[in-house]
Amino acid sequence: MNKYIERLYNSGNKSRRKILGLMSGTSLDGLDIALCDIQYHGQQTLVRVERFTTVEYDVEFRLAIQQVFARRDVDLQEVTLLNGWVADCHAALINQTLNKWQVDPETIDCIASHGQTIFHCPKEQHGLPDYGNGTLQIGDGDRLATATGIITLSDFRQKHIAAGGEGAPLAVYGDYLVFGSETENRVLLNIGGIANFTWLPAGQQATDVFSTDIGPGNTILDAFVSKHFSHLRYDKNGEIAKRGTVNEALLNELLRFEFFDAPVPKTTGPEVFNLEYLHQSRLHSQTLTLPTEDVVATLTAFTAKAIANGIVDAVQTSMDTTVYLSGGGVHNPTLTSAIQADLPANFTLKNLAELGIDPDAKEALLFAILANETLAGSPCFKDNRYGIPETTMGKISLP
Ligand SMILES: Nc1ncnc2c1ncn2[C@@H]1O[C@H](COP(=O)(O)OP(=O)(O)OP(=O)(O)O)[C@@H](O)[C@H]1O
Ligand SMILES: CC(=O)N[C@H]1[C@@H]2OC[C@@H](O2)[C@@H](O)[C@@H]1O[C@H](C)C(=O)O
Repeated sequence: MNKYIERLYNSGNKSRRKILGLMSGTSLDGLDIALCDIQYHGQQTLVRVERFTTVEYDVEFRLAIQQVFARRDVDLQEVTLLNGWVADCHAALINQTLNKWQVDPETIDCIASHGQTIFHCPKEQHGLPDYGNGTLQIGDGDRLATATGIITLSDFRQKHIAAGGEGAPLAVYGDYLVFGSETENRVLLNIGGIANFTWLPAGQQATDVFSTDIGPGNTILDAFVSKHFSHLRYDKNGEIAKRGTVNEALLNELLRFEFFDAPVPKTTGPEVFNLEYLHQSRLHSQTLTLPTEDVVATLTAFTAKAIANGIVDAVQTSMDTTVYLSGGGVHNPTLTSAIQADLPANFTLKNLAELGIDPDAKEALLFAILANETLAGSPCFKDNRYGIPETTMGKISLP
């Protein structure tokens, strides 16, 4: 038997695995690397993030991805080359990190790699009758496996689409297994480039659980701030927004978009929420001359309102509910205070750290959990009201 097939088989049979979860999100800020110790599978799953880091991308990496990111007019040769190059870069970052942590690659059962989304187009968005849902993540799994010597699971979103989903959000699969509670109604809110949440009503009825994108997180804010404040990539600690004044006309225009009224679950990305979206909204609200600080304040208020409205409209509960916050947005107090203020009194905002998980590590942990289910688990979400595909995900690459 091929020694890696044997290793895979043994990994699947063990009650405890070490999985290296990787996430590179829509913010293009860096590669999140989480070394996870995962015991059992399914609803018995117990996780511990043993080590976590975000290795910041250098300017060269970010610029290379930006050439093709969320764009329809790309050079196909560039996409083809980036598919392998991104994996090579990620492999180098993994090898450096394991070396720094003094972790022997032999002790790791597998890598679970999200790759880099470069385009996401659910059917609702592209509207082409002959095509279904589409999404593209680059960072080839074979290159990662070969360069690290570790079995690699990658390209998780294609199987979700094959099984009837939009390829996102996948958060529900991890949130349901790890963060559900018998007694507390929970919303797991992640604010990265795009914001999404999972609804976990107390008692863990798999039929009632769902996960959906809401709209922007930081994506428009980041793009606007880096364009107008050349030394910044984002509004650090929400300081610019705090100095500005929210413009109600622009805020209302930004919120007037059919995506916000569409039923859940739904997905979106920077293909829709980008500087052009902001420009059109400013044009229609006659706010093209607004001072930059007021635009940042208004974008922050927009993100907060879209998140609060998105949760309240979809969850429809008057019961006490705790919203556990993760993702980079957790570091922006202007944004988090606005979300709390926009939510009704029965919703309380808390940091995911209160459940023992680093809020920045959550998405990398998610991919480790998905890989764990593929190796050892079985699909859940039978008869789910929101049509969550009952499937496991990830392509397997041997070194
Ligand atoms: N100190 C801070 N102050 C304000 N914003 C911050 C701070 N730190 C991080 N952020 C925001 O968080 C973003 C990164 O978030 P995160 O890493 O969760 O996104 P992502 O995983 O790339 O996105 P997604 O989950 O949508 O794919 C940054 O681009 C920035 O907007
Ligand atoms: C296509 C894609 O990469 N989507 C990401 C993105 O970032 C946040 C949001 O949009 C979410 O739908 C998804 O990632 C998380 C990890 C998910 O699938 O749950």
